[in-house]
Amino acid sequence: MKHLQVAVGIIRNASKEIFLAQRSASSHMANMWEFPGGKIEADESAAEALKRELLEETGIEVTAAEPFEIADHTYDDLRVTLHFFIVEGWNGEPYGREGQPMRWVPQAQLVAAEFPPANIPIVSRLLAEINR
Ligand SMILES: Nc1nc2c([nH]c(=O)n2[C@H]2C[C@H](O)[C@@H](COP(=O)(O)OP(=O)(O)OP(=O)(O)O)O2)c(=O)[nH]1
Ligand SMILES: [Mg+2]
Repeated sequence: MKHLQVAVGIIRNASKEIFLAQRSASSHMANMWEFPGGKIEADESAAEALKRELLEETGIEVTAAEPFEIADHTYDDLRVTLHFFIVEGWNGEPYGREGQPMRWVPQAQLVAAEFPPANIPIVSRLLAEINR
């Protein structure tokens, strides 16, 4: 089975809002909301891929990112290992640079069902941490 390594950025501002983007209608996990990110290339570390993908997809230059969790998930015919980072430092203002819809959501108001199934434990952890 195909196995992807993916770098994912949980972009969080000083008001504890998180930047979400909507996946395109033609992609895997179509129309679901996601944390921006993408495939780690063979010559890259997860942190390097994160910086490249967030620049490509949201226009920001990441200046501070902390590893948050590594999550493995198998979809019908695709295995993904997602390397999640909390991103709290950047230059610029994130936007949907590839034309994708985006929105800022208070961390406490994230809804797990809006995300691909692999994200459910991550969203649960973000909700638990903000409500503690
Ligand atoms: N970016 C992102 N991908 C996720 C999340 N959750 C999740 O299961 N995935 C899966 C969907 C895809 O099968 C896989 C790879 O992500 P991607 O489609 O963003 O990869 P990419 O940006 O490199 O895509 P592309 O260049 O082929 O358009 O990770 C998430 O929160 N963010
Ligand atoms: Mg992507």
